[in-house]
Amino acid sequence: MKEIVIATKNKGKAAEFRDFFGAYGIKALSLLDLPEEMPDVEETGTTFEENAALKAEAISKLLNKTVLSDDSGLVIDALDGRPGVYSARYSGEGANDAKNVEKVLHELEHIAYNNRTARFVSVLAVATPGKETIFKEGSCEGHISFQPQGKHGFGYDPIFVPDGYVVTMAQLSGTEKNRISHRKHAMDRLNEWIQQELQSL
Ligand SMILES: O=P(O)(O)OP(=O)(O)OP(=O)(O)OC[C@H]1O[C@@H](n2cnc3c(O)ncnc32)[C@H](O)[C@@H]1O
Ligand SMILES: [Mg+2]
Repeated sequence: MKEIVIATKNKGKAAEFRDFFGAYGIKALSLLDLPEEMPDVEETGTTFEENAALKAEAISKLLNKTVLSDDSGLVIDALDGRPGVYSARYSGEGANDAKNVEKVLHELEHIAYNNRTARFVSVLAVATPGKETIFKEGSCEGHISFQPQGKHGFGYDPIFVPDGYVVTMAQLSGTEKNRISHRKHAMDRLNEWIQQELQSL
C-alpha cells in the first residue's frame, strides 16, 4: 500500500487525513506513527502558508521524501482575524483546546450572534526533495456559538457552527465533518496532484 507522511503531531488532524487518503487507497502516517522521534518544528511564520512550508520542508528534508503538512486555524471577524495562525497556542503557555475555546468565548461575550462570523482555514503544503513546495487552501464558513457543544473532532469544533447547520462541528460525525470542512476543501484541490504525482511515486 502506498504511504504518505503527514508532518503533524495533532491526533485529530491525523485521523482526518487517514480518512481522506484512505479513500485513495493510500496510508497516511503522522509523525506519531514513525518509529523514530521527529522534532517539533517551530512555527515562526506569520501566515498559514509560511508555517505549512516550515513543517513540510523540515520533515521532508529529514526523511528525504515527499511530506504533506497542514497549517490551519480559526479566523474570527469580530476579533480582527484572531486567533488565526496562533490558534493552537491562543491561550498562551500551557494552551489546550478547552482553554483556547474559553478565551475565544470570553472575548466574544458581548458580541451578538449575527456578528460572530468566522471561518476555519487550512493550508496544505507538499514538500518533495528537489521540487518547489506546492500549496492548496480550503476554508469553511460559520458562526461562533455561545457555549461549547459536542464531543467529536478537536480544537475549536465545539464552538463552530458551520453555515447551513444549527449544531456545532463537534456535534457532527467525523464522516460529516470530513464532507464539509476546510481540510476537505483543501484536499479536493490537491486531488489532481494525488492522482498524477503521488500515485506514481
Ligand atoms: O502543527 P501540527 O502538529 O499539525 O498540529 P497543531 O494542532 O499545532 O496544528 P496547527 O499548528 O495547524 O494549529 C491549528 C490549530 O487550529 C485549530 N484547528 C485547526 N483545524 C481545526 C479543526 O478542523 N477543528 C477545530 N479546530 C481546528 C486547532 O486549535 C489547532 O490546534
Ligand atoms: Mg502546530
